[in-house]
Amino acid sequence: MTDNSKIRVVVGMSGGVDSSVTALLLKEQGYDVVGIFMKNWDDTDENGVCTATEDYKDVAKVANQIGIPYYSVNFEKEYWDRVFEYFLAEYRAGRTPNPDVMCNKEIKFKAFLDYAMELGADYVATGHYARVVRDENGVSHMLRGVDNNKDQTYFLSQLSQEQLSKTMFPLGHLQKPEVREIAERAGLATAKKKDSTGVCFIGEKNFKEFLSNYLPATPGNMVTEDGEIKGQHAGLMYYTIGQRQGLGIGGGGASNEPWFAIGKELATNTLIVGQGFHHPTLYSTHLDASEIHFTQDNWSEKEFKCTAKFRYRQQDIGVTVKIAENDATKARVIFDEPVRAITPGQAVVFYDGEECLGGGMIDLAYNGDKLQQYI
Ligand SMILES: Nc1ncnc2c1ncn2[C@@H]1O[C@H](COP(=O)(O)OP(=O)(O)OP(=O)(O)O)[C@@H](O)[C@H]1O
Repeated sequence: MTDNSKIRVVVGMSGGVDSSVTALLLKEQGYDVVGIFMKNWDDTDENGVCTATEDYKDVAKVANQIGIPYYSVNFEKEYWDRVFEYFLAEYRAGRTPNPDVMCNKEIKFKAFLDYAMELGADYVATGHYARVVRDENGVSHMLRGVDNNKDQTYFLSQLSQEQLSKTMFPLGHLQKPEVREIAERAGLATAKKKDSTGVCFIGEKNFKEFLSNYLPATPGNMVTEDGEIKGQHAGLMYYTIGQRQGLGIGGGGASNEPWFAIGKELATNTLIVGQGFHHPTLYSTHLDASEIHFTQDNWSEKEFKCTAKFRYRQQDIGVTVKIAENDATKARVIFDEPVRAITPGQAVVFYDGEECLGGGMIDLAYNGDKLQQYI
């Protein structure tokens, strides 16, 4: 067996079962493991209880069970400046941001990675469901987690070769139920802990209420494409393209089908609504993206075919990517078949089979010559 004892791995421990098992597996493989809990958000609730305190207690319990040192580090300022400000700015611009993509890029694999390196780490590890494979030339490739249901490469698509070269994802070859079994067999304190859901700083809180604490909600008209006013919306930021819930309009009309948010007009604060899940305005043929980024260095292909995902829980479909001639951070992504509810602000992520090639942020969607969503 190789001697890993001189290789220091700093594990991001959230107090959840995934990162607990990550630390356990690395310790069993003989690495010099250090656990670190990041406090990124002051989430003291109205009763003065902070869930981070509870989570850190779980980190302490698990670290003691495994026999590794553990610490906590505070990145509240970095998180606020680099993730939360972006999150608010995107909503202000009428888009639907993806804070997890930004958190991985700026916090977990930048602020945290830099901090770990200062502690003498060779690698950082997290409980993400993804794999990193290093080829014979020392190049790191990010592959999907083998658990299709849990694969998190979508959120990791903005990582660079530099970041990946210092990263381990020990759970990538496991199914989630196997991870729970390992935790139970080892008797880890977090073995039965519930998975966290939703955006981490919002948690179980009411999304609308949360957002209204930071951004003024400006009600406006809900209007059909023909200009008929169907009612009032509570504020454009509360609606995502393709969404049905919360519109509060019954069927009616010629088809009697339910209503969906099919577009936003920021200048007039108007939500465009249309009837039917398959409303034609919800379908796009291509999109424009910015912040195009590849997990490999020196990507040179200007036009290529691959598959792409436009939201987290979605099967990828065939696309052609054309990088802009004068700006390699921009691209047009043309779909093999029309795609429903392309959402500006979300990530578009490219795959070649199992490998995540990178991706970008969705700016605009089109149906043929027609610009979708009016923004
Ligand atoms: N507060 C934190 N401190 C340190 N590492 C963290 C923290 N939050 C998340 N991570 C790391 O990022 C990984 C993925 O985060 P995500 O929020 O998707 O966790 P998860 O799937 O709920 O995992 P877990 O069961 O470990 O909480 C975690 O497994 C952990 O390694």
